[in-house]
Amino acid sequence: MKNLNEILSGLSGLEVTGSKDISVTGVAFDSRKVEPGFLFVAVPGTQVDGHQFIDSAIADGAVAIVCETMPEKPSPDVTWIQCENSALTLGEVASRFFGEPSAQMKVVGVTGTNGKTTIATLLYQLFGMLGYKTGLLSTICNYVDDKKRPSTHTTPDPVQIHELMAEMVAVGCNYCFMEVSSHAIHQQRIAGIQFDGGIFTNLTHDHLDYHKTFIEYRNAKKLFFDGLNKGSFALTNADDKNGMVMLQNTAAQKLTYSMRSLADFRVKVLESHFDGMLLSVDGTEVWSHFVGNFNAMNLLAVYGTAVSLGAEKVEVLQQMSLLKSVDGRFEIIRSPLGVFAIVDYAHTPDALKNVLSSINEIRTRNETLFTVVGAGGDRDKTKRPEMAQEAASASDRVVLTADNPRSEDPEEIIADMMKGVEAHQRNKVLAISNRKEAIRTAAMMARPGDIILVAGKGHETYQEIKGVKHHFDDREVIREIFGVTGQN
Ligand SMILES: CC(=O)N[C@H]1[C@@H](OP(=O)(O)OP(=O)(O)OC[C@H]2O[C@@H](n3ccc(=O)[nH]c3=O)[C@H](O)[C@@H]2O)O[C@H](CO)[C@@H](O)[C@@H]1O[C@H](C)C(=O)N[C@@H](C)C(=O)N[C@H](CCC(=O)O)C(=O)O
Ligand SMILES: Nc1ncnc2c1ncn2[C@@H]1O[C@H](COP(=O)(O)OP(=O)(O)OP(=O)(O)O)[C@@H](O)[C@H]1O
Ligand SMILES: N[C@H](CCC[C@H](N)C(=O)O)C(=O)O
Ligand SMILES: [Mg+2]
Repeated sequence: MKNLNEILSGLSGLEVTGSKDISVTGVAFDSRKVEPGFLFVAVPGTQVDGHQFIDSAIADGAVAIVCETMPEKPSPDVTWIQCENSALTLGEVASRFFGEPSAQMKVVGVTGTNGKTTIATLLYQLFGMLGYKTGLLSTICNYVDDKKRPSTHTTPDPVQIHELMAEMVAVGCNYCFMEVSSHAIHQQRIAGIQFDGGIFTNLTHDHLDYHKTFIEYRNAKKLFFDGLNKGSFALTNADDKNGMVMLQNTAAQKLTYSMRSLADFRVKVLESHFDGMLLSVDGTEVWSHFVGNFNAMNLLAVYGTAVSLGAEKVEVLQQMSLLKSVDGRFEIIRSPLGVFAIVDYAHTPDALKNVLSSINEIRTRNETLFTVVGAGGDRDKTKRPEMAQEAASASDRVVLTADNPRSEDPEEIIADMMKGVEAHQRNKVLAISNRKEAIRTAAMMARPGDIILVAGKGHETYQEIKGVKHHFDDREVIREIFGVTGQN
């Protein structure tokens, strides 16, 4: 419970009608979650306008309303707070309501098309190993120290963010690492968070259903860095052509990491194997359990961030070889006959390209590389042919299948993907929309030593078909088909 005065003090651009000296018991931007004593924030959304639900929020007991437009006959029973941008105000009031938790920890956000979960999760692991209590907000799972909290989004909504951060502060967390999606930046979900640092991974094709153009997508990512304060740091990938663009207008300390050019933090891959890589990080040799140049860059971003936060270089390098792989990212399952399956969350053209080129660099080429992959429904359609093109160019055999079709017909998604397969590649591509059958078919064709990449769903334990989530786990399916149990 907080006094409305306390929640609003210091916030500018608000026009308040009614008493500020009232108690607020909670904050909601969804009228269905309003309880007596709540502050309701009416947000114009992508589907409907939250202003439509103000009456319903008042009927359910809201005592104060934040809105951009006042109703014609505002109820005199509640306090009205008119603002210019209610999504922004939502983040600010949520932060105030929960005691501004982000100001009481070091908070670092990770943005970019691929690598966010990997980097945020490894930072969470690393700072735990360095002896700190740490929080994590990520696609796979949220953590308050070692307590798991379910995750529904890559970046949660502002009420969840500040509530989880308040829990982190309450148990003594010193750090919070979080993924910052482009949707979240655009929708102001990160408003009210005081960041101590930001990391940019890379920018490639994804989410053009939402952002419409690549430039708009890039500008959304850049807004995160534009909003960082002096005193924080902005660590960017100097090897990505948009890396420096992110830093153009930031007040934060500018830092770079790179494999190819001069930068504040450098990495070289000295040896690559299926069970790990030998790296040179800032001139020191480190063994890591990860595979692929892209993971060398992820590890370098982790190192650069830890050092920028004040950790000792030597200590960080020592712990880096103990970092464990991230759920559903390059997870290897071997069959008793020696077929090698790799489950990976590559769901963009660039991720597929990277993971396939990493496999191709390591393998001997005597074996056959199969790729089983689909593309999500109700998401960016233009990435579908590109994903199939990447799979067909870098694999010996491809089985196109369903990912999460959501409301779409999986056969039509596969037909969209097929458009990216060139005529001379057609004979190596099969289409089997049932994902389990697709994996089984690849497994039946594979001989000992062959490699099957099963891409797109990684850690996911469901398949969403026509609005219903059915239990489905690529790793379980592979183990069942291989006749193996548990960790293999
Ligand atoms: C398209 C999109 O991103 N939508 C997000 C957005 O909802 P919205 O603003 O569009 O909601 P809306 O349905 O138009 O409703 C407008 C307002 O009316 C309110 N309302 C609505 C109905 C009602 O009865 N009462 C009521 O008050 C809603 O609570 C909302 O405040 O804001 C909500 C709260 O933050 C999100 O939960 C919701 O995520 C939807 C479910 C979603 O699927 N999002 C995905 C695409 C997403 O966010 N993905 C990113 C990126 C993933 C990646 O990079 O890989 C992520 O961060 O997860
Ligand atoms: N630095 C990177 N560059 C390119 N591809 C990467 C990189 N890191 C990971 N990948 C690929 O992208 C996949 C997804 O990685 P990860 O989950 O870390 O990304 P993400 O940015 O969190 O994705 P999402 O947008 O779904 O939250 C991995 O399984 C891998 O194939
Ligand atoms: N956060 C991403 C995840 C995609 C994962 C893939 N399995 C799919 O369902 O498309 C999205 O919502 O676009
Ligand atoms: Mg993620």
